Amino acid sequence: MVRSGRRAPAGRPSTSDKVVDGKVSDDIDRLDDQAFARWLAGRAGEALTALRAGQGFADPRALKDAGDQASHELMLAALARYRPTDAVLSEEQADSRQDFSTGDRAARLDADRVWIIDPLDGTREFSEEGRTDWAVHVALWERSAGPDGGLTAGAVGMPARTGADGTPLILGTGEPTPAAVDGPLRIAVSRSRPPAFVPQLIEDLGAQAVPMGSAGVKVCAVVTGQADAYVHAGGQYEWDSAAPVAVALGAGMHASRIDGSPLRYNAANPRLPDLLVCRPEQAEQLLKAIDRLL
Ligand SMILES: Nc1ncnc2c1ncn2[C@@H]1O[C@H](COP(=O)(O)O)[C@@H](OP(=O)(O)O)[C@H]1O
Ligand SMILES: [Mg+2]
Repeated sequence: MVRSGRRAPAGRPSTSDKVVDGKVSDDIDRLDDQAFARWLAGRAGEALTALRAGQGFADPRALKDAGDQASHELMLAALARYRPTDAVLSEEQADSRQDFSTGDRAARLDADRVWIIDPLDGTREFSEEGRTDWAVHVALWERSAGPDGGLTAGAVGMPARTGADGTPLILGTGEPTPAAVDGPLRIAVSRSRPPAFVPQLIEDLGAQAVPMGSAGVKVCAVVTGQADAYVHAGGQYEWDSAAPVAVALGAGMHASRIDGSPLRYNAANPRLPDLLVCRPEQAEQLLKAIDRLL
């Protein structure tokens, strides 16, 4: 179960508190970790939406790079300001993909609290006009959450999609478990790099593939009941799945490696190349079917 380690202190901000983008900065400082994750995903999402509108889609490469950079910088500045003693693992850091198993040691490996962020997931889709399958990921890993630590907060923002209240959609760790849907199993897969075994898996299970961009969007499709499972293999990093997995676990979903072993975060090597997120009642069937194909 996902839990939050930092609680919001009581009290109201004074009128002299600095106002940051419509929110009083002291208010933000008082948010608990889960509310802060949601706030940060929202702020980064607003910046990305504005960038997309302002820059346009004529040069997709430039738009991808600008999106990655703008969101990363916004999030790092906010984390430095509001969570100054915590470590950060972001896709856009220079050494983000470095394996620290031997030799150098990253500061995050000795930290008790690490924010694992993907400033722009589904970068390819972000650069394609009209597509809404891209996301912002914010997760918190805490050492105290288990023998290998664990995820204690998470938010996945989908800035180009709107919720029931008309505002950009952000899923957190308190989403309800969706009702089961009759019919063939709907398996969300990467639209550009699906695992090689997926066509056979689909055939073996009489399932349907639902291709879409962004790991966060695919996990959220499971959490909201638009898909029954998300299967990935062949490459990914901790930031691609940390926040989505926190959201999925909070909604009572199954989340593991495709061999059924646990997903571990803040590891020396940030590669986390495969995962299965699904409705819990489908986990055994899916793990067995995948195992037969590996
Ligand atoms: N084989 C692979 N190796 C490394 N990263 C991969 C990968 N397949 C997917 N990913 C990453 O997982 C995220 C979701 O991918 P997809 O949309 O194809 O499902 C993307 O993150 P980014 O957009 O943050 O780079 C993508 O880069
Ligand atoms: Mg990503």
